[in-house]
Amino acid sequence: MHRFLSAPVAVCHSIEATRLIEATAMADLPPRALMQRAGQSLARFALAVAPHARTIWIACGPGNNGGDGMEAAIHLRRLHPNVVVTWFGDMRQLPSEAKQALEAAMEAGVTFAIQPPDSLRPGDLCIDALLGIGANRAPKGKMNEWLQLMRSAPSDLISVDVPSGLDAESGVLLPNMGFGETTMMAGILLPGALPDITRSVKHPQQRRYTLTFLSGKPGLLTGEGIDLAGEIWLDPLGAETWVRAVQPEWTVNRSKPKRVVDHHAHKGARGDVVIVGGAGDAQKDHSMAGACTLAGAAALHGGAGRVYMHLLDARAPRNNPLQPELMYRSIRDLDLQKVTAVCGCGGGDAVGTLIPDLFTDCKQLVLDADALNVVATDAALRTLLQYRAQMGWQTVMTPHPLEAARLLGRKDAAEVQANRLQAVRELVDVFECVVVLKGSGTLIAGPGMPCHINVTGNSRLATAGTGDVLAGFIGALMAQGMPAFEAACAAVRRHGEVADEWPTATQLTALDVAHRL
Ligand SMILES: NC(=O)C1=CN([C@@H]2O[C@H](COP(=O)(O)OP(=O)(O)OC[C@H]3O[C@@H](n4cnc5c(N)ncnc54)[C@H](OP(=O)(O)O)[C@@H]3O)[C@@H](O)[C@H]2O)[C@@H](O)CC1
Ligand SMILES: Nc1ncnc2c1ncn2[C@@H]1O[C@H](COP(=O)(O)OP(=O)(O)O)[C@@H](O)[C@H]1O
Ligand SMILES: [K+]
Repeated sequence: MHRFLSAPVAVCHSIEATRLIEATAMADLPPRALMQRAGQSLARFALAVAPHARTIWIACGPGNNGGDGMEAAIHLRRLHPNVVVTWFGDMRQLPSEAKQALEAAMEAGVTFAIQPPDSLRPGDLCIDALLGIGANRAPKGKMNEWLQLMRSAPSDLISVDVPSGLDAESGVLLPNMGFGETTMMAGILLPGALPDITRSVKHPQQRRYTLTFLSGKPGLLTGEGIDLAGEIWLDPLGAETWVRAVQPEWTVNRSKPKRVVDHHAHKGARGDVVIVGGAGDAQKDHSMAGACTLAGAAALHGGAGRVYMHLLDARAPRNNPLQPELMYRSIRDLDLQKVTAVCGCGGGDAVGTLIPDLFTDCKQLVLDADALNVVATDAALRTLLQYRAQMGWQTVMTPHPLEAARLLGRKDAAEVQANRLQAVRELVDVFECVVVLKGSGTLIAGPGMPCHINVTGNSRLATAGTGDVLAGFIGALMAQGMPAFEAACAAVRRHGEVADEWPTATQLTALDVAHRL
């Protein structure tokens, strides 16, 4: 057992792959052995996490996840005076291994309560063994009440395998089905699906852990999974050989920026970046030039030798005393073959007029914000992107979920969030370039590349302009010679890391992020 994200290499398997690993491991082991190992591991983990708990409440569900909880109860009962087990299930419908675990628990004298413990205090422990990777709809009724109680209690919480009700593949909480009990999987929203309106608020004193078995699960690392999972531990249950035999689909992003370090390097050798955007509307007295300044500052602090600014807003000053290193120049006066262009930051519709030239002339391109919105509405640009791919020119797109929805022709951001992993792959297929799908658990994918999940960063990045900073940073790394996919991965990781390192009591602004890259 180890802390999942502390391992030198951390990978995630799809749920289908995990099922395959489970089946092949079980075929080689005596019946119930894997579940017994899971129970033992869980009991050990529980005592390590909450050694002074007065009460340990294990809530067991109707499938094998509940079986893990019962196996753990058998051990914990021997070692702890107050273990309360509640069980939500039907003996006749229990899978055979979970049934054996239930019978063994009864034989061992585990007592089953009808209700959860009366009071849950700080230091006590709740164990959520209600649903695992077999969850196919939102928990309702009593099961939902128990979950809300556990998630809002001041006590510590261990989710067994995955937090119950979370789609372990996509990282979304499974929605309530409005009409009847239609099943759904892998975040595919079926007609009639209602959002879960009963999300509980985490108690500030609660420490959350997930002890996951056999394989890393992508849904723990993106979307709503990160908050629900807490600190993730992985126990392969002795099935490492079978785990290694199955190809993982996702790799935890560990990439680091590579910058020019030669002693004799001059500014021309460190790469040129041009930031294109910053539209204005004189009639409305609007200007988005600041978005370009942020991207430009990020490109400078990200190591680019020279950073040019092509501002669309004719009224915006061509000088910024806060960042005097930025040079204001039209793209017409630059050799676009030799610069990396970061296009779209605060670009408005006006950026559309420059895009065709940038697409045909510029070998290294980062598309953000309004540049993405232009691409979403113009099929000819899609063809140009495919042409770029054939030429071996490098393009990175950095959509947030709403921009991704526009690019994919989806109704809204929620449709993308419902299955971020699928969305990012689809974007790569359609646009044949590197795609960074931003948000909690940013995803990075590219043609023929292993998909990466980023685990740095936090909601302090949810402030205007941090996306511009990321785009400028990616451009700077590409300008310094990193291939597009590596540059995107490295920039996303470091950008998030800045937010993780920032002192908790101080507000983080986008410019702060740029200055610390
Ligand atoms: N086998 C082994 O040796 C090992 C197994 N392992 C463990 O097994 C877990 C997977 O087990 P699993 O496949 O039984 O799935 P799990 O999530 O426990 O239950 C699904 C059941 O719940 C039901 N159901 C679904 N949603 C529901 C809802 N909202 N509300 C109410 N009911 C709902 C659904 O039935 P349905 O009602 O849809 O017919 C189904 O019967 C895995 O996560 C890991 O913990 C590991 O220890 C390794 C060793
Ligand atoms: N909760 C969060 N956890 C991690 N990263 C986040 C979170 N919220 C936002 N971010 C990051 O902050 C950046 C916001 O980008 P974006 O939405 O384009 O903002 P803007 O357009 O204002 O620059 C992205 O890199 C995104 O991944
Ligand atoms: K669980």
